Amino acid sequence: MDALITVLPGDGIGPEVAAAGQQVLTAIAEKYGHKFSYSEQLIGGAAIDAIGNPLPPDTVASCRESNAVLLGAVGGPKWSDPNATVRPEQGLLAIRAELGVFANLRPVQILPQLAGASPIKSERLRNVDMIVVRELTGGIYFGAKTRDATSASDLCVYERHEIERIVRVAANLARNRSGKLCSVDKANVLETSRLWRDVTSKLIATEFSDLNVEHMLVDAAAMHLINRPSDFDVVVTENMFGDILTDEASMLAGSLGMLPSASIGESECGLYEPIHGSAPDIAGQGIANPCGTIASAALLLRYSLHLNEEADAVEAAIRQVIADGKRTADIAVDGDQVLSTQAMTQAIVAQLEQR
Ligand SMILES: NC(=O)C1=CN([C@@H]2O[C@H](COP(=O)(O)OP(=O)(O)OC[C@H]3O[C@@H](n4cnc5c(N)ncnc54)[C@H](O)[C@@H]3O)[C@@H](O)[C@H]2O)C=CC1
Ligand SMILES: CC(C)CC(=O)C(=O)O
Ligand SMILES: [Mg+2]
Repeated sequence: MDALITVLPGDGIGPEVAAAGQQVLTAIAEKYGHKFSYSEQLIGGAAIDAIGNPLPPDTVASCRESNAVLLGAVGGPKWSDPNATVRPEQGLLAIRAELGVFANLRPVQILPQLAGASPIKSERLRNVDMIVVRELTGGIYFGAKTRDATSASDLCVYERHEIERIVRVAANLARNRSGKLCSVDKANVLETSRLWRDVTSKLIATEFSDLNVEHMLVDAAAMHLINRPSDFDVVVTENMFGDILTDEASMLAGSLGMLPSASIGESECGLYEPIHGSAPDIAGQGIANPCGTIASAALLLRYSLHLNEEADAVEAAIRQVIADGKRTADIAVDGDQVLSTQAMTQAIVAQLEQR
């Protein structure tokens, strides 16, 4: 098939991991006879430096014309002055809103060979396989903000329809998995969470009464995720809770660098990015773990291009390379040979070519 993919490298390690994802997509195109074209565009701090806007109109136009978007990460200390009027992260939030990708799917799977890289006891990691469905275009990240010298506020708003559509995505996923859904909120304190719980309960009762649904408060969820992670299957939650809980959940997998995400909505054009940020502490050293981005490229193949065999091949190649003992620094334990971002990517490409 022919596909146009917009690549948004962004900042810090963003360009390093986005290049890895693109390299794997190119290897897939060659192997399976597809024609993928790429349009590389500015976002985040790089776009602020170039034109003073974290989401240039050309970037939006390119994304809109594309079949899918692959993003690295944005942000960094250069643009993090609390008094800055324009910030890289605004570009990321804006492209999510522009594309209407309200559902951020964050699968958390554990490769058994990486159990030693996790700070959690290995026996607790057995049978962990969950997917967090994070609402992505509403809530406190998008609410009105104010600040003066002595006070500041961030408004958290959720509309009934925003809750219904994200819970519907999660419930449909749960139906095709174990039938278990956990909705995470803070309904003991927040009105938005009380609406969330009410809307969720009614939707489940009317459309998904076959599912086994549990409501959990976010503070307890943060604890249970570590204590009994294998009890979770599909988790649905609002924007900020999903952001925080998935960074926590990445420690089950051994590293923040391992987890991918797919952001989807009404249009076919999804946005695919690792769950991590721009990692300024390791940027430019060639040591970032590309697996989360490469696994995001697999999700791009599956959800936006409907190339399931190709997506499975990428995921299998990642698993095989890890099984062969290849590690980037973040997932290496004593005695492991440590590969650079580029060498790890090359190993995954070589694995794909052999299959
Ligand atoms: N989607 C995005 O573009 C996101 C951007 N950010 C931005 O990134 C910047 C840095 O934020 P941090 O809080 O430091 O979070 P971060 O996710 O960039 O890094 C947290 C820690 O994880 C490590 N890490 C992250 N990705 C890794 C990888 N692929 N391989 C190996 N190690 C990895 C980093 O080295 C760091 O020690 C901030 O400006 C923040 O706003 C943060 C999260 C998401
Ligand atoms: C940088 C933020 C806008 C969001 C974030 O941390 C994320 O989406 O993981
Ligand atoms: Mg985050």
